[in-house]
Amino acid sequence: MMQPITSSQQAIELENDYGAHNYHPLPVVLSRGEGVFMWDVEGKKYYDFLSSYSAVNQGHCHPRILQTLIDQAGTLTLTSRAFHNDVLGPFEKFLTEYFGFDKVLPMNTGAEGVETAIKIARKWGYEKKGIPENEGTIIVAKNNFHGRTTTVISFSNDETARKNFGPYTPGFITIPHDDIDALKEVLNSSKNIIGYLVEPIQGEAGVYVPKEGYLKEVAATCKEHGVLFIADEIQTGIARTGKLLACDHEDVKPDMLILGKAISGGFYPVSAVLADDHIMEVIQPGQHGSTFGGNPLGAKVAMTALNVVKDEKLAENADKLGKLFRERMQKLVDKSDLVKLVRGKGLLNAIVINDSEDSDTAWKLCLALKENGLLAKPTHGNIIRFAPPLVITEEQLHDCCDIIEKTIHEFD
Ligand SMILES: Cc1ncc(COP(=O)(O)O)c(CNc2cccc(C(=O)O)c2)c1O
Repeated sequence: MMQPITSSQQAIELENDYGAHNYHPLPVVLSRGEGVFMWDVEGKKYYDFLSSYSAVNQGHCHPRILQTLIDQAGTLTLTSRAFHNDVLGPFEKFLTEYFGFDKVLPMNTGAEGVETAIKIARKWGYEKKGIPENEGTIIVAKNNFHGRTTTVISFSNDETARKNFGPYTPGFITIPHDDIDALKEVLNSSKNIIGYLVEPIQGEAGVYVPKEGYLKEVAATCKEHGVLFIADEIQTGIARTGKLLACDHEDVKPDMLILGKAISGGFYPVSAVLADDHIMEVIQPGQHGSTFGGNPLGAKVAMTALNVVKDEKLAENADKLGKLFRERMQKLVDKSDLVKLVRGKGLLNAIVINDSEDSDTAWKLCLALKENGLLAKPTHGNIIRFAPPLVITEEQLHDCCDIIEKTIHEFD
């Protein structure tokens, strides 16, 4: 029987006593969520300005997605892929038509989606491109974040994420993000390149938006060299940046698209790798899969979550309110010595604090924001990401900007 939680401190102590210490959360204990709001155990109300790292784009406990979860949970939750079921096929049709690809391979977490894409790309490299087996290389961007599995951290340059987890998976080359010449240089000087795995906007690194045209040049350069453009849109996808996908801002279609997080509206882990037939057909029965991958419960939830994105015009809202947010923050930058700059796309934004990377100013600011009713967390050092659920209204966004300005002035 679960021990009833009557105070935040009690919950934190239980986590400390019985849980691995693999996170350093802000000292707040949430117990309820609705739309853009969450409440802590003591009943204090907060604006959620992180959206669980862009997994709750549709807002907390969206009623339509909740109803789908309830209905399917009482019908059929899991069959495994040993048998067919009456949801997977319709889900695969829905998803491939929604994003414009021939095929989808459904998985669960984002990292699983990235691992799946790496496996498919490698197999394509050997069986379709004729790269000698085990000699394929995938290009990745410096300061990438693609998850926490052993292969994925093998090509991370974040020492905290990779130290003492070796030996590392070989077969990756790192280039600077947003540097098309670096990509061309590697492609012109290296053999056996399979593809380029990249976040269109680097989220965890600190919301780095590449120069206009970068994605179009990546797509053209990959096509010219016959390598795969693999877009990890786990954080930037599902309307977060003001378009359905960040790639849509430049009208480019990657060869492989990796999705996760808000594809299921924060209700259930669902991820997916989409590609056209000539790539996906390298995967044959028994070569990849997952117990829960594509299960009926997650599939139904994801279809409703994606319908909500379109029905509620979340991309349009993110585009409009994102511009408004950056305008308000720019005024703050102009007035405050503490805030160096604001950057972002849609409702994926960040401010850079005018202090050294190893200072705790950003952390202290987030503690003060919490006291003032807004939850956000630094990504790295002196960068604070601001990413509210995309259902936020203009009035609520102004309210949040007021809170951020008030809090910054408390520090100025
Ligand atoms: C671009 C990108 N790719 C892959 C992943 C991995 O997804 P999963 O976490 O579902 O395996 C992410 C995840 N993004 C992310 C951002 C911040 C914290 C954490 C965390 O592991 O606590 C994860 C991501 O932002």
